[in-house]
Amino acid sequence: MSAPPRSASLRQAQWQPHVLALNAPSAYVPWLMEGGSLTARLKAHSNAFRVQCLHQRTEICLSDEAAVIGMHRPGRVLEREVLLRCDNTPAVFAHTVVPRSATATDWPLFSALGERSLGTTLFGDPLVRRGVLEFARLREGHPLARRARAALVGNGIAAPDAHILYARRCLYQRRQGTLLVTEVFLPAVLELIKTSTNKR
Ligand SMILES: C=C(O[C@@H]1C=C(C(=O)O)C=C[C@H]1O)C(=O)O
Repeated sequence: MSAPPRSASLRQAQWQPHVLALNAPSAYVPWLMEGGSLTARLKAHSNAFRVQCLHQRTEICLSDEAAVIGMHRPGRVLEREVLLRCDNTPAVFAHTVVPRSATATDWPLFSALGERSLGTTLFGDPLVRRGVLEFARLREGHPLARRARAALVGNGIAAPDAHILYARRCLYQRRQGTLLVTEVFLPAVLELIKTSTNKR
């Protein structure tokens, strides 16, 4: 079978369960490997944490998401994209998809989250089951890398010089519903310093 055209390979990511396979700079590894809520970690590394909701609307999921969330082919999802800001600096671009077939019983709080952190509704809910983390290097052509860059530019912030962005994703399940969270770490995350005044 012939290899996909180069443009296709730039748009796709190879998601894998081993963070070391990414050969990411070592400073990214603790962020990629965070086993608890990323919101909590970001709060512990800033004095002011904010979720900037870019949109939450019906979209067609990405081609490399469909199978993960239980869809035979890319289909309609409720898509939420946010910038997670630490002391007003965007540190993470996050992209979450929930199949439109999910019901409010599955994810009772998701549709009305607004600028509340999704993490606060996932962690601590005994019905939520969290899957394993997967990791990927996103080249500039990947849809999420493009959207992360566009979100920064749309907020008057220069897009990162880095040609690769490092990302992780995790599948959550609750009752009959699935929810896939993908977190793209912006280079600014490496500038965050743990503040002694913040609690985890
Ligand atoms: C899953 C979490 O929620 C965070 C908050 C998100 C949001 O509000 O959309 C998305 C991704 C996460 O980084 C978490 O805090 O770990």
